[in-house]
Amino acid sequence: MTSSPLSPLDRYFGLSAHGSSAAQEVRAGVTTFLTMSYILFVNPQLLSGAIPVPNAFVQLLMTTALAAAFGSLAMGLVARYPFAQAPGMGLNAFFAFTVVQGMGVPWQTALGAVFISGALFVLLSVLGARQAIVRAIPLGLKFAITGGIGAFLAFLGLRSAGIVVTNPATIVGLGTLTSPGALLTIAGLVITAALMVRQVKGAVLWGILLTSAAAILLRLPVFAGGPDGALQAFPGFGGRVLGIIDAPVWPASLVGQLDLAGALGLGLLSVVFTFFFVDFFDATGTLTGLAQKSGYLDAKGDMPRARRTFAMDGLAAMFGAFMGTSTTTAYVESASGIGEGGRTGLTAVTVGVLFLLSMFLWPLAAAIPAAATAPALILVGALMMDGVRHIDWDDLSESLPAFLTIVAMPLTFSIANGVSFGVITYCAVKVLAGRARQVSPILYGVAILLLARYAFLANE
Ligand SMILES: Nc1ncnc2[nH]cnc12
Repeated sequence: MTSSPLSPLDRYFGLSAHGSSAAQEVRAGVTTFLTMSYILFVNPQLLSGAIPVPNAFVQLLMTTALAAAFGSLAMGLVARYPFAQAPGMGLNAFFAFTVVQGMGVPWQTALGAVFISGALFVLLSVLGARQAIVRAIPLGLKFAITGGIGAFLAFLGLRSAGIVVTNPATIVGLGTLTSPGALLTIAGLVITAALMVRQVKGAVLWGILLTSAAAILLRLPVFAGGPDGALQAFPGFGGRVLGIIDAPVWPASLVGQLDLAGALGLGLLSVVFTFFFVDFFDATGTLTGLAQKSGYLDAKGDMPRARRTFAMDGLAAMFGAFMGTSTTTAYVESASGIGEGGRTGLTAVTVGVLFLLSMFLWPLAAAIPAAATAPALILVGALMMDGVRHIDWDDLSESLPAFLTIVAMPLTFSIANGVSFGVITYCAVKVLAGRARQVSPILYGVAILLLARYAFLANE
């Protein structure tokens, strides 16, 4: 039997080999881009308070787009995985509020610290140390990391929809369910879920587009306007050519401004290491979770091409710091494109190209309402939970660390904390229960480093 020769695109990305097609990958890329495009607005909002340059919002938006484009293209072209990257939430808040505004570190020096932590990342990845740590994490905890990220995604979605809100007495509480944003999210959630159950191709993407159209037509609040996820009305397409295109601005006050010498000073060692630790476990957890979700982990739970995959997120952090933004990292929102069938690097390349285009089309990106991406985040969260069935719930020395990993991610708003809680309790319970031999020596080393981080370094 002869089969038709594969196109160069198919051969490079392995489209048919992964049961995918160019159309499926592009659809997945558009979906991932739409669920993460909020970062184009949220990152500049968070960072502009700490980086007081002229026209800070637009310069930071361009820097965010360039960092996300570079990170996603590098991951797609070099590691050939469907994982998109962008400046990470949590890490940007730590950069702005704790390091620059809280500790009084100049923003250029803080960027230097991000760059150095990225370089350490690349070094450890190339040396194989990162892969060794991932291998030492027991399979049950890996499934818990994926599940915890799912819970974290759902929390992000519920929060941006205004369904979960802050409550001074109880920390979190129920928002106004009859608000337009909440109602639209609930409708979008149910409709998208029904499309998925009916196995409609592009269900998540259709859900996002239909909800966006409804929000704009009904003139409902769109786009999460602040770090607290507050909703605001879509201002409409006014102004330039066609009203949706605007010229890109070169972020001249940000590019190359990082201060490496300052960041290497002894006083900043703890800042460099906090960026390093948080991103290490955030990105490692995200990448292993996504690899598991897209069916790439082998029977032992190892990820193929781990060296270059991990090196690419370190490189993206270095590039992003050079361009003027806090740590760029693999995005959990990539799970939405994976849920849409994205299996190869072409998905991430699509995301990268869309981030480049968004330097021109950024007024249009503002039209995607939080209420449209929230259902995707919640649904994908549910999909990421499926692996927790493989956790040994009858053995408390396995289930307690897994449980803590899952709940700590949304409750401390950090993937890194979830992984850390899991690793530390896993080691501690195994030792005290007389099962110390079941744990890899590498995991003990990691647990000790994580404990030291909590004891001595600034909180993220
Ligand atoms: N810090 C982070 N890690 C993974 N995915 C993210 N999406 C947004 N912020 C993220």
